[in-house]
Amino acid sequence: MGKGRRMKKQGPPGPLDESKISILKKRKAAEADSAPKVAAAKKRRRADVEEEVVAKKITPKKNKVNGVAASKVDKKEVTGKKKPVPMGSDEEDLDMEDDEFDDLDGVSEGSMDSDDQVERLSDWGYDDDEPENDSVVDSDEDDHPRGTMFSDDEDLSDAEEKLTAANIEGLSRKLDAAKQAEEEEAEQELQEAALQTNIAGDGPDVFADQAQQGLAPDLQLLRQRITDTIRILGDLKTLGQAGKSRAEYVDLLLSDICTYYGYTRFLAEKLFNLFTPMEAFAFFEANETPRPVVIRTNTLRTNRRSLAQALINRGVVLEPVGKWSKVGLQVFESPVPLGATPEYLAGQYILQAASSFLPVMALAPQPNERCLDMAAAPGGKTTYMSALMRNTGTVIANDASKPRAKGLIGNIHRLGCKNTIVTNLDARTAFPKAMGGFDRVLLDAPCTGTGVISKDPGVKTSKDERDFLAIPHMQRQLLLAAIDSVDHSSKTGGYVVYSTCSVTVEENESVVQYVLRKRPNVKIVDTGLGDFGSPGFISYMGKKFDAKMALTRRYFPHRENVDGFYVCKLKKTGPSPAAKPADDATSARDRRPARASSQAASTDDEIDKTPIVDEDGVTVDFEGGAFGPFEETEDADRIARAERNRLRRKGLNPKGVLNKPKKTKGEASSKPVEPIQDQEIKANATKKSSNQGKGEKKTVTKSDRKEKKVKKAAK
Ligand SMILES: C[S@@+](CC[C@H](N)C(=O)[O-])C[C@H]1O[C@@H](n2cnc3c(N)ncnc32)[C@H](O)[C@@H]1O
Repeated sequence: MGKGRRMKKQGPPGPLDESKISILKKRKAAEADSAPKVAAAKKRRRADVEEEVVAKKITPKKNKVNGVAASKVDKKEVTGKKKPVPMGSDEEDLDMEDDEFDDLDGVSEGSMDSDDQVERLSDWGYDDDEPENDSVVDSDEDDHPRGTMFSDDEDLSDAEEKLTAANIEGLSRKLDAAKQAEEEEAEQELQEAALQTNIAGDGPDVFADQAQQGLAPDLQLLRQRITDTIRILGDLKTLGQAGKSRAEYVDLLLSDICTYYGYTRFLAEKLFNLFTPMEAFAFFEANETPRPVVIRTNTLRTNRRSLAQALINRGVVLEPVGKWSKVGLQVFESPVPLGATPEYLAGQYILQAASSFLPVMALAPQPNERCLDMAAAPGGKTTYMSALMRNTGTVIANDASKPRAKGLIGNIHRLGCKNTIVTNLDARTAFPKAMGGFDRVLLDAPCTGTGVISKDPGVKTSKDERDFLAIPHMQRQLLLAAIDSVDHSSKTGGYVVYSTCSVTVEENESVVQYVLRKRPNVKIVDTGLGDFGSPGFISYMGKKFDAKMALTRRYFPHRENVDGFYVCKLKKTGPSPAAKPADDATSARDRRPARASSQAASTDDEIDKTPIVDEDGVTVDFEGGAFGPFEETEDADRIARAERNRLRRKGLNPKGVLNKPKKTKGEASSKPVEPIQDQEIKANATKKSSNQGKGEKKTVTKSDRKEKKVKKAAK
């Protein structure tokens, strides 16, 4: 079985509408025949007879076979003239060769009329005069329907037509390449199916293959055995060998996955457990190919239509990222480095992974609000927030890493965000102490990066059990601080969005579940991202989560063809109570917004005494309950426990190991993991951390290394 087309079909955002492209290709051919007529046609609502004839000639494709055949015909009609040049950028690896974003299985089956042929630009949502934030609202407020994103009434000038035609050529090449790849894949699937038929009825002896394998694995055989084992696991009764258990097959499959894709056993198992074996295979496969290159239009400087035209003029082949975004453009080919075009330098766009748009769309910051981006560098999301707020209100963009904060400042300047202030604080302890009372807070948390393995394959081997203890620990701290920094009585907001570019449950649902327990004054609300993505887990490996966890969204490379991502939106329903003076490091108090703080006469005045009620309106009694600041000891105990279990699993005696002079048991529990900040720096220095991977290229600077040395010396 090759990379399953079924998996590939699972819903990439905004697939190309093949029928429209084919029609445009046909139309281009028709244009060649009747150029004068076309040149005369300036309005897009043309319905002249000739066009209708062209439209009728083009029968919409009903199935793949037809699609492929038609594509071949099209290829003859529109021959690619320019050789695609690989793109380059200073922000992102822009290797486009194995772009998977062009799954065209969602071909329109409806018949196309002539209007369809001339509405290309408006179908692309190029009518961006309407500000994007008109369509970004809080989804738990029922009376805010999302605005119309795409205009039907647009003129298409000759110049635009030419530009579009040039772009269409590129898109056609892309389409044809995709078709060819699909054909090859189908062929491979057929061959594999034939192989499987030969052995059907009596499952393949995958264990015998294993014995035969020498030191250097034959990758072809290995892949075959992976697919065989997956098939056997799908019908163990019929295909399984006598005396072999499911566990043995899973064990073999995991070893093969580790060898074939290069993961540590620990991580392979963690990721494998998220899916069925078949889907896990699709996930591992998707991690081997880059996601599509996407740029976000900076609406503070331009609109998507103008930007698209400017880039098409430079020979860039692009297309809107999907109907879910009004500002994203997917780039297929570019003869120029996307990080060095005049438009880029003028701040008209930023290279940003599609999934990176989602947390900001869920946050839906409104003009004139006061928002916090807790972990902001390099600023893809901050600058989007600023744009949605139309440069009004205030965005506090914080990052604990100084070198990264510098990059953040660079992006803020380039994109012309004037409502943004950069701070360089450890958000776990600085907020809400330094500043609080925000209308909205985004916590795009540092994470292990298991969602961006295609960008950072180092994750496959660099993340171990300790990371999956330390990083969620930090995420819990950060999320509590985020909640405590929000003004629950904000007239327009009171929201926190938590996101990671990781797909593990420990960093996502488990973190949210933890804060729900610690902060009964928040509830999960709908992200407003619609059906795009999959619901969060409500249970996992025997662990039950809040039923509303299904409102959180998960994104996977193999399902949506975006980086793996998690988005959760929380609404603060009541104030966080005042912290005891000693707790001020992680103060659990709603601080009044700075604009009102001068009026706060005393600390006591700052404490909001409004009773906290649950969903049924019943006052929640926190006496002796879990409510309060982050409990370092409790979390340390949890980590120490996990560490002991880890050692036991390795066959080591935790007492012996943890009682060694250099690392006493006491130390293990009070300081169970490397300080997070150090981990961040380590991650930066080794280039293996994933948390920065979402669209912006990571660089290890001299000052990174210097900072690391200073930290070490301080330790
Ligand atoms: C996933 S990245 C943020 C990406 C950013 N939101 C964007 O879209 O461009 C996580 C960031 O968290 C920062 N970070 C790590 N620990 C932190 C802490 N304790 N307080 C604040 N920021 C922290 C890292 O320096 C890193 O830049």
